[in-house]
Parts: sequence; C-alpha cells; structure tokens
Amino acid sequence: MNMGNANGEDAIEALQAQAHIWRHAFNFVSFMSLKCALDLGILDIIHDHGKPMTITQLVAALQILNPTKACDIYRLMRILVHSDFFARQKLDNDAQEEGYVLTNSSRILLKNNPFCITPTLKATMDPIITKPWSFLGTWFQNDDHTPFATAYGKTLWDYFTHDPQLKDLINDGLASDSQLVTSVLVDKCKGAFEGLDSLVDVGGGTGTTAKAIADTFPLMECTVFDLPNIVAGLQGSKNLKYVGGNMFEAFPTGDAILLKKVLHDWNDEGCLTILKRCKEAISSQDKVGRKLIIIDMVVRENEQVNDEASSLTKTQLFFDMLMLVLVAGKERREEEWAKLFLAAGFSSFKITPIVGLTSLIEVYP
Ligand SMILES: C[S@@+](CC[C@H](N)C(=O)[O-])C[C@H]1O[C@@H](n2cnc3c(N)ncnc32)[C@H](O)[C@@H]1O
Ligand SMILES: O=c1cc(-c2ccc(O)cc2)oc2c(O)c(O)ccc12
Repeated sequence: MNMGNANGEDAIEALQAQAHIWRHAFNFVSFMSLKCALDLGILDIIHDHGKPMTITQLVAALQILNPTKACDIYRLMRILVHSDFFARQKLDNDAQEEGYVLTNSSRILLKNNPFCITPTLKATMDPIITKPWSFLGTWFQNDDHTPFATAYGKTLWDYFTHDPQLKDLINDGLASDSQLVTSVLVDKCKGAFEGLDSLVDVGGGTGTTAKAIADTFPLMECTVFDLPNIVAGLQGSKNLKYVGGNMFEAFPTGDAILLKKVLHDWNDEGCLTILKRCKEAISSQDKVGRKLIIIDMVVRENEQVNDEASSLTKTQLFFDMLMLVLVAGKERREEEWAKLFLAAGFSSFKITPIVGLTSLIEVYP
C-alpha cells in the first residue's frame, strides 16, 4: 500500500484490514459472552425447558431484578446465536414466534453430559489464568520462566500450594477433558493396552484415565503417580493404586508407562529427563511388548487439506501458546517428537490420531 498517497483501492484494502483486525481483537467477546451464559446457567435453563424458549421466558427464569437489563439478555443471546452456541427455532410449525435451543457446541457444556467440558473451559476462563496473557510482551524482554511467573512471581505448580481452589479448578478441568479422550481411547485404541500386565500413569492427576484403563483391563495392575499433594487421600481399587512422588527423581516400574498431557507442560530439557526415566522404568521389565504410551498433541502445521484440518491446527497452536504462557511447555510437531525419542534412547515410535486434537504415540525401547 502507498502510505503517502491513498486512493480508493487503498481505502478498500485498509477497510478489509481493519475488519480483519477487529474480528481478531474481539475474539474475546464470544469467549466472555459464553462465560456469562455459563455463570448464569442459561444452557441448563434452556435444556430443562425442553422446547424452544422465548426471550420472555428466559428473562423470567433468570430472575433479572432490574427490568432495564431484560433487553440486554436479548443482546447477549444474539451474539451467542451468531457464535453458534444457540440457535433460534419456531415455537411450533404455524407460529411466528421463535425461541432459543441448544446446538451441538452448547450441549457438550451441559452439567449432565458425560463428556461435559465446562470445567476445562472454566479453568481457562478464570481471571488468574487469563491475567498472565497481558504479561507476554514484558516476559519476552525479561528472564522469567513464563508470563505466569512474570504476573505472579511463582510457577503455576507453586501457585497451587497456596491456592488449592485454583489447583482443584485446573484438576477438574483436566479430568473432564480426560473423560472424553479416554472413552475414545479404551474403545478405538484398545489394542495399544492389550497384553500389558502393569501400567504406571506418570503425572496421572486424579486418575480419570487410569481408572478407565483399570476398569477395561481388570487383570492389569495400574498405578497413578503424581505429586504428593495431588494424590493425597485418593482411594484406589482392586487393580488401581495411587503413589505420590516427583517424576524427575523416580517412579514405579511397569510394562508400560503412560504420559498423558504431561510432556506438553515441559521444555525439551525437562522432557528429555522424563523420557530417559521412562526408558529406565520399562527397561527393567522383561516383558515382550513393553513400551511408553504418550497421549498428547502432534501439531500438523503443514498438512492443512481442508477448512476443518486448518481449524484443528489453529486450535493446537492456541494450546501451544497456552503452554508457553502458563508452564514453559509446548505442543510438538512429529519431527520434534522424533528428535526427543531418539535423544532419550528409544528405537522407534508409532503415531495414531485419536480424535480431534490429540494423538496416541507408542514409543518402543
Ligand atoms: C497437564 S496435567 C495432566 C494430568 C493427566 N495426565 C491428564 O491427562 O489429565 C500434568 C500433571 O503432571 C503433574 N506433575 C507436575 N510436575 C510433576 C512432578 N514433578 N512429578 C509428578 N507429577 C508432576 C501435575 O500435578 C499434573 O497432574
Ligand atoms: O488449562 C489447561 C488446559 C489444558 C488442556 C486442556 C485440554 C487439552 O486437550 C489439552 C490441554 O492443559 C493444561 C495444562 O497442561 C497445564 O499444565 C495447565 C493448564 C492447562
């Protein structure tokens, strides 16, 4: 563009650029409007109503005390319809009046949906988690570990020790995310676990994934290993136990070690230490078929064949930035994974995309 001598075409280009910038700058509006709908319980109210719900019925159910705010609920619903979280439907075939109904994207946020990801969303939407994004620029020009550390002067894990509520919020979020991935895992990727007598889920959190594996394979001895403050007081079962410790020091051995969304929390140096420990832990077994099983993202940066693939990659890149901001971790491409496995002394690996963003990676000693 010629900056000094603007003509009509320059102005059209500038208007398009402006619209593009505003669209991105206002991405947070959808996010915050959805947060408001969740805070007010609008999704469950519309679901429990059982048929399209008019704006009048919704306002009444929300018990809006100040009548001047009632029409603002319409404005909130309008942006949420535009973002595909709700749709408008005729009350019945002949009627002109319309009401709000849920869409696929809001049904998954209902409290009683077995795959509800509302806790994950609530964790990412929490002001403690969103504040460090404002420190990204400052962080690039200082020596801090993460923008989170720039904002709070401590790591996320240290923050948990003085704010158990944040710890529970993030753990509930990760557990709700695990529910969905794990149900697909034990169904579509069952073969990866068959024949194993023991499995240690390192960094296994509160055990959602290991519980599902232990239930699917009752003869497998499963161990959830995580920091002592995460596993304290958790009850195991016949073939599931909890062990507290530090994965950078030592963890129990097994035919298979599982690392689910653990390596994305660490930089390459941290991952290498964990991977070498995993290799030692499975090498001490004499079982044929022993392996490391990783569930994490494999970023498909250069393979966008259609709009859906391109949108999945974009979401993976968003998570990559979240890991940078919170924990100095990263989401990795296949070549980056391969380099780490080779450096840790593994001989080969196999990637199986599970569904959506995540893949199963089997790594052999
Ligand atoms: C992103 S979470 C993943 C949890 C679980 N695997 C899942 O998919 O829901 C990472 C886990 O690593 C654990 N962790 C962090 N540092 C650790 C350490 N030094 N030793 C053991 N576990 C650790 C955290 O407590 C957390 O539960
Ligand atoms: O807030 C989060 C969210 C995730 C997360 C959720 C869903 C996915 O499919 C991948 C990642 O992971 C987190 C994480 O690893 C962490 O250390 C802190 C926060 C979060």
